[in-house]
Amino acid sequence: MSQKYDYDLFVIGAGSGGVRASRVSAAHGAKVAIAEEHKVGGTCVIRGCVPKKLLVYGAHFAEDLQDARRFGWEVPDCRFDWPTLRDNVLAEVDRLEGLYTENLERHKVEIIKERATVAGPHEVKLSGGRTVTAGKILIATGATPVMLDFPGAEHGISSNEVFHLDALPKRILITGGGYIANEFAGIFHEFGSKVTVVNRSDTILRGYEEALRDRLLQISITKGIDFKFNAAFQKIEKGEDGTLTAYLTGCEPIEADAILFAIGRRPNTDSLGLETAGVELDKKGAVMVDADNKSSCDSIYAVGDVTNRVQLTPVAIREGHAFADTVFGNKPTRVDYESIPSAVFSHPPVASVGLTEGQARDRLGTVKTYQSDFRPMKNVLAGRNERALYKLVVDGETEEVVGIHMIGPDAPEILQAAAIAVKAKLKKSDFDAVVALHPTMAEELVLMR
Ligand SMILES: Cc1cc2nc3c(=O)[nH]c(=O)nc-3n(C[C@H](O)[C@H](O)[C@H](O)COP(=O)(O)OP(=O)(O)OC[C@H]3O[C@@H](n4cnc5c(N)ncnc54)[C@H](O)[C@@H]3O)c2cc1C
Ligand SMILES: NC(=O)c1ccc[n+]([C@@H]2O[C@H](COP(=O)([O-])OP(=O)(O)OC[C@H]3O[C@@H](n4cnc5c(N)ncnc54)[C@H](O)[C@@H]3O)[C@@H](O)[C@H]2O)c1
Repeated sequence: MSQKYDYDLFVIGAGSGGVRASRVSAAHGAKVAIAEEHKVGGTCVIRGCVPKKLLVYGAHFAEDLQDARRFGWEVPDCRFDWPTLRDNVLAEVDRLEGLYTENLERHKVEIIKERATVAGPHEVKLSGGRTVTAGKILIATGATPVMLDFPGAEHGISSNEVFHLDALPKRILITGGGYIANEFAGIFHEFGSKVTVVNRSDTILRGYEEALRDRLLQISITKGIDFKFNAAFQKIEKGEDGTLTAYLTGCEPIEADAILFAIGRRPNTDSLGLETAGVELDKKGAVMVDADNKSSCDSIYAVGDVTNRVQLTPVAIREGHAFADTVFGNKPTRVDYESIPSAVFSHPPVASVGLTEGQARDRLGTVKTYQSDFRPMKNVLAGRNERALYKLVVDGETEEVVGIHMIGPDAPEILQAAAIAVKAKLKKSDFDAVVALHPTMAEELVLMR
């Protein structure tokens, strides 16, 4: 494209957003380089969605093996071996890193395995010492775990380290009440660790439908996960045998072998040199962008977690793709942020799309809700006293289904398909018109009256 710069596009960060943006921009004919300071693939592939989901699968065997006996299988006493799962998961992550690398190379994207910082509107400085120029720079540096600051906080780990633990902690204390806290509480509990979740408020999974949050909490407590609410850290002490003792407001000290902080992720913009190009950041350090992902500097764009819009992989990917199509493909494209489905891979999982009942009541004239509270057939035979809950939120005037909220086995798998109906603005009568597929759990979606 242009001869004026070393590259048409320089992408900083080879995660979900950066990889998609560079690959599609290159396919549109741009000369592209991408810098990565850690591993190609970014958070999702290396230390997020993918290894997390593999641990969720691994964890679920605990219940499956137990339930199998009720289904006639003679299951010997089983022992879980953390190093085996950990190493298999890490090997799979390495394989995926290789695939991502090959994919970029196939699209003629130059991969630079160095830290990169902005040195001006068209200049990027590499940690190896080189400075290169580009017509456009894309910031796709993602986010980093927030850590707390109090005496002994350095003994805590984040989700970055949790995939690499030498040994399975017998007791783990998890701080936070969001996605990561609830997912890892489920994972470690199933592996046999004693799990305590410490939350500064009395609410878990803020933003999700209240009925689902209550159900997850009740099931988690019944399983044996301990919750300490309205508790804040004062200090952590490390004993000679490695035991960590957490001192918290409002409860007795808690001993643990590992303490995981899962209290949110902040945009990765520290020391990124963005001030050299006049790129404006918001109060949380996120790059402020317009609907076309452009920052306050005309030649610098940003996508994904670093913009702190919706911290989910499919959103970062869409933003990266829209950027590439708009800037290099002559095909202006914007991401539609309405009705983005999301899931928490807890035990059991939670999945949701559209408005909660509360949000609908704030925004719409009248609201109708439909609920199915049932014990999945498999749980009944297994003697597992765990109920699923599905809820439809419907606009009382138009009859449109504006929200679907589910907790129960395979809820994320079912919700992905159901989200199409919400996106397509289908009405409750459209759900009613569909004949049930029996016997399934998903049939409850078309049987609510
Ligand atoms: C434990 C965990 C589980 C998650 N599970 C899910 C899930 O189930 N579903 C889901 O949708 N989302 C999940 N997420 C969120 C998801 O991982 C992120 O939303 C997504 O990865 C964001 O993509 P990104 O491209 O913005 O950034 P990232 O994927 O974080 O990529 C940014 C990359 O930039 C690199 N980098 C940063 N600064 C520089 C620099 N100066 N120079 C060079 N390289 C740099 C980083 O090393 C990183 O590789 C999870 C996150 C975590 C932490
Ligand atoms: N299944 C998924 O899609 C998935 C899974 C994991 C992570 N993620 C993404 O990664 C992001 C980060 O996950 P997360 O679980 O760390 O964040 P989160 O935003 O989901 O939850 C943060 C929790 O920490 C609490 N908190 C915040 N500041 C605190 C403080 N100073 N002291 C004590 N508690 C505090 C909050 O009240 C909240 O309960 C998520 O927002 C999500 O977008 C997605």
